[in-house]
Amino acid sequence: MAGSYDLIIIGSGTAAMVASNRASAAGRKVAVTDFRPFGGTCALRGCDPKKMLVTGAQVMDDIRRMRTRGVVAPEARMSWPELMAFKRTFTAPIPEKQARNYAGKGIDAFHGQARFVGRNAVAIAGEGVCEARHILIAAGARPAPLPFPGAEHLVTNEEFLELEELPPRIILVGGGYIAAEFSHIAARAGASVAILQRGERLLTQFDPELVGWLMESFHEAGIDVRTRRAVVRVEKAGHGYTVLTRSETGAEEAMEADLVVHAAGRIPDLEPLQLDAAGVARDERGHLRLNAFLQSPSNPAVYAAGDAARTGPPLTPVSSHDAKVAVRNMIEGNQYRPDYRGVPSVAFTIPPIASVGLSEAEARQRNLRFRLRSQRVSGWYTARRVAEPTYGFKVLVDEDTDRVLGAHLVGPHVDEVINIFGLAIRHGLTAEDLKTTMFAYPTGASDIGYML
Ligand SMILES: Cc1cc2nc3c(=O)[nH]c(=O)nc-3n(C[C@H](O)[C@H](O)[C@H](O)COP(=O)(O)OP(=O)(O)OC[C@H]3O[C@@H](n4cnc5c(N)ncnc54)[C@H](O)[C@@H]3O)c2cc1C
Ligand SMILES: NC(=O)c1ccc[n+]([C@@H]2O[C@H](COP(=O)([O-])OP(=O)(O)OC[C@H]3O[C@@H](n4cnc5c(N)ncnc54)[C@H](O)[C@@H]3O)[C@@H](O)[C@H]2O)c1
Repeated sequence: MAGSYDLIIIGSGTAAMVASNRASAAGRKVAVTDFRPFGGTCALRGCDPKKMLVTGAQVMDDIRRMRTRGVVAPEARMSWPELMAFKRTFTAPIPEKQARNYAGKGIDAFHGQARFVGRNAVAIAGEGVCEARHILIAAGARPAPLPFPGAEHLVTNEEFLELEELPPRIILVGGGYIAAEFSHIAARAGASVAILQRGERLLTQFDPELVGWLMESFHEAGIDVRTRRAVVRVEKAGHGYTVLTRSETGAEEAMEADLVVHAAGRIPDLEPLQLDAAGVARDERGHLRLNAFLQSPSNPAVYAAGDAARTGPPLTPVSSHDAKVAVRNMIEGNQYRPDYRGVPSVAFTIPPIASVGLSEAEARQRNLRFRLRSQRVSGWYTARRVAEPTYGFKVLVDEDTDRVLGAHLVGPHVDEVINIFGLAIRHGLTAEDLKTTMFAYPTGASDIGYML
């Protein structure tokens, strides 16, 4: 028997860290467990290492755009091993730092895979069985299974972000965030990159018109984007792989690559948990069935947060928000519901694309009365001073209340500017509030008044 707790948390990512800190600060006896190094996806295998690689890629693109505009850098190239070493300066210390954080707060931290063995009991591999009044499922997500033969040859985000050398020819299967971001990094680092997207366009989470404008930067970077393209199978061929693809018309084409990357979606990582042993029910999609308080109705001892819960978009700030909500409900009784209004999202391409609030299609579906301003503004100073032609926006404002309903941006600095629109949406600010705010000039935010 490994112990008896107020709260056992399965996972050690963002949701787990926030939940464990909050519960322990409230005087609860807490345990966490993870079969991987402590830190979770965002810090070790996702957002943070990825964005450090984007830093290098951004500099390469800055140099390209500023050549003949005052920057002379004939030898500029990216050293992948050095960039990875830079990334590890951040990622390597994290597991130990987290272990110290847990120890310092009296939280028991185990290294082992967890599975339910009862309604209030979890077996941790190598440790034994723990019992708890509450159990939080913060187990995150894993790459979705792929339907074609040879899928086992694909590497995941985790392996891509640990590559010691960048192979010369890379194919990304899928067309969402990971394909968009990794393709921009790899292309700037010198690889020849192709994206195979089953759907009709990339980045379906973002405004179609703005994604259209962004596609120019994919082409500029030499990324070969194939849409409406299914993978038939992947075979090993010498040191590399042959990827057989089929277009909608049925035309087949074989493509060669040294590395094939899974970028085709992630699903909650629930299988190993053996939820049946705890009576925790799932819905028809296989996701956890949860009530409005992030609690399992079939086993009220169990709550969930973040990518594993999948009640909001699978993003880091959502994992953190869910964890706060779930822990408050455990401690104070079910009173708090997650509030996903105004969650901004960014794909860190070069330049980035960002979105918050309602899309144009959603606003039309809801029959809202809104005014829409949309423009490609390559000629605005913000774009011209960094020689970046991709810059544009689409902003929706409610006609009756003047409140901002949605904002969609592509171009320089939009990864920061989107947060101001997020603030407006979450706290009900009006277009007039934003227009009468003085933003430092010249910054990306100083364009906001002209977008409304
Ligand atoms: C490549 C990539 C880039 C991303 N970039 C961004 C970004 O820029 N911005 C953003 O907002 N979001 C980004 N995301 C999404 C973000 O990383 C996730 O939404 C977030 O990390 C989820 O946090 P979590 O705590 O819910 O789960 P995780 O951080 O995934 O933590 C779950 C942990 O549980 C452990 N675990 C699973 N099952 C068990 C078990 N049975 N027993 C014990 N432990 C278990 C796992 O090992 C894992 O460490 C990115 C994701 C990826 C893959
Ligand atoms: N910047 C960020 O916030 C960020 C970055 C990376 C990942 N993430 C999170 O991680 C999750 C996973 O990212 P992702 O890019 O893997 O998923 P995604 O859901 O963003 O995109 C997956 C895409 O792959 C396509 N697809 C699915 N199966 C396919 C197949 N067999 N062949 C070709 N295409 C196929 C889908 O049509 C979809 O467009 C995202 O939902 C996101 O929330 C966020």
